[in-house]
Order: sequence, then C-alpha cells, then structure tokens
Amino acid sequence: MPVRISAIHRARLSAISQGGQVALKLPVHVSTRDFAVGDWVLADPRTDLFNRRLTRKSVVARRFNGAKVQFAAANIDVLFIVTSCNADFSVARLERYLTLAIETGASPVVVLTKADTVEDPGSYLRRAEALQRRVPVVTLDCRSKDVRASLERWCGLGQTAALVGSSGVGKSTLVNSLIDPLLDQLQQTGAVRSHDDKGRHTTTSRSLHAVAGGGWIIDTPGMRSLQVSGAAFGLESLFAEITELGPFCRYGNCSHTHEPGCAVLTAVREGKLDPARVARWRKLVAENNQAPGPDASNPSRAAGKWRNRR
Ligand SMILES: Nc1nc2c(ncn2[C@@H]2O[C@H](COP(=O)(O)OP(=O)(O)OP(=O)(O)O)[C@@H](O)[C@H]2O)c(=O)[nH]1
Ligand SMILES: [Zn+2]
Repeated sequence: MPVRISAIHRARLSAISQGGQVALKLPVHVSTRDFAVGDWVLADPRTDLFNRRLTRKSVVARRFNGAKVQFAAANIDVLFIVTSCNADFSVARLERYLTLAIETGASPVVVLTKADTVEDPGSYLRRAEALQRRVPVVTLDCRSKDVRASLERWCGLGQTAALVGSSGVGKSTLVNSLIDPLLDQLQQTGAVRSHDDKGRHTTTSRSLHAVAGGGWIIDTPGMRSLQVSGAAFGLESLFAEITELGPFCRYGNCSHTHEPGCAVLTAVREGKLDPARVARWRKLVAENNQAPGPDASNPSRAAGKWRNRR
C-alpha cells in the first residue's frame, strides 16, 4: 500500500495512508535518516512493514560541514521561503534560499511575515522582488484570517508546499492558519510539537499537514546556516542579469573581477548593475566552487529532467 511519510522520529516513521495514520515498522537495516517528510513509500497493508521508497520528484536537502546531508522535504511543488519584515530580512540569505529552490526544482514563493509590525511592508516586498525575475512575493500577518486567501493558489488540490526559514519567523503560525483542523486531526500524527530539554515548546519533527483546499504543507525546523554547493545552475539562473553578460566580456574565461573589456564591470560602472548584488553573487560562486560536487541525492537532477520542468 502506498503511504506518505508525515513525520520522522529517531527510530520510527509516521505515515499517512488513505485510511488514516500508520506507524511504519522498519527493518533493522533501514535508518530513519534516509527519509524525508513527503516521501512516498510502499508498505505491507497487514503488518505496516516498510517495503521500499518510491523515486522522489524533488527533495530539499541541506548540507552541513561539507558532506553531511539532511533531507528536509520530498516531492514538493512549491517552496515557501519565509522571512519576517524585521532584522531577519536579509537579501543575502534570501538569495541562498532562492538558489536552493531552483536546484530543488520547486517553485519558490517569498513569504514576508509580520507585515503588521512595520510601517512600510512595501519596501521589503520591492527588495525581495528584485532578487529573482518573476518571483512571487507575498506580505502577510501569519495570524490573520487572510492567510489562506493569500497563499491558496500554491496550496491547491494535490500540491505540496514546504516552508523554510529561520526560527521564529512565523512558520508554525502560518501552518496553523493554513491547515484544515478537522482533516489534519483525522490524518495527522498528533505529535507535531513536543517538549525539548528546556521544557520549551518547539517544532522537533518535520511534518506533513493537510491544507484546507486539498493541498499539503511541510513545516521544517529553523535552520541556522545554509551552505550553497552543487548549485552552479541555480546561481546562474538566480543572477541571470549578471550571468547573461558573460558572453559579452572580451575574454571567454573572464572572472569579472579585474579584466579589461569585462561586461559585468562595465555594467556596474554605468550603474546598470548593483555592486552589492554582484559582490554577493561572487561570494556564492566562490563558496559553490569550494564545496563538494553536485548533489547526487537529487534524482530529478540526476535524471536530467529537472531543467525542462520550469
Ligand atoms: N505580529 C506578528 N507576530 C507573528 C507573526 N507570525 C508569527 N508571529 C509570532 O512570532 C512568534 C514565532 O512564531 P512561530 O510561528 O512559532 O515561528 P516559527 O518560524 O515556527 O519558529 P520555529 O518553530 O522555532 O521554527 C510567535 O509568538 C508568533 O505569534 C506575524 O505575522 N505578525
Ligand atoms: Zn567579465
């Protein structure tokens, strides 16, 4: 029977089947670390024993200290990049998330929360919109009843969205505003939150929730750092206004740092490119070149199909 992973615990997996919640039993050689919330797997309907994981169409994977990979969400269509209209807002961090989204193959949507706490949310909106051509940006108050209407076009029937962003920006509040409480209670794990060591409520396991309107949403825990690696294509598309100038440089191997006849440097001098944006792009490209090679864990990428999907 096909089931979808809804939460990952240290030694077990929760899943949702057509009939409701399933506590998946794992064979001894299978580690929960190999799974992501949103994974589709096959299980034995009589024993709930795990059989095999189905091929992912997309996966959000984060890399720590070089090689260690953590899977945050699988089979997603939309990546909500959540940041708030305050000190958390950082164009540099948003560019990292947008690169991640492009590499994942999911459509990014920038969600600017706590719009109710600032005089001019529009200034945040404009700064975010400038980061990627045609990227949708939404400003909202996560606690408001308008949240569903603002995000429903990305949460339709059969669609899966994942939320990424720093701790405290309002991801859980957003999920609570989006979910269908009845449906979610019926299908959910009931253990989305648990107490950490300090006795504070915190989101410990990534989880899959049923959204009113037929979609699904995956919450991920706040992340402190987001390393860019194996993301040459993502950087090339995100910084299109810069990379498109490459062919116009005098030298084919131009590093766009000092060469005569460099189209990028010329555009900066003429005020057509923001020097700060170019500096951030250089930094990410350098980081990407230093990191380990392409992430073979992304199947949509390995299959060579993912570029066509956009
Ligand atoms: N004023 C205002 N407060 C908000 C908004 N969104 C969230 N908050 C508040 O900000 C605090 C943090 O919100 P959470 O939803 O727990 O943030 P989170 O991103 O889930 O944090 P983690 O679970 O640590 O990843 C809570 O006190 C919320 O009530 C918003 O749009 N406006
Ligand atoms: Zn150049």
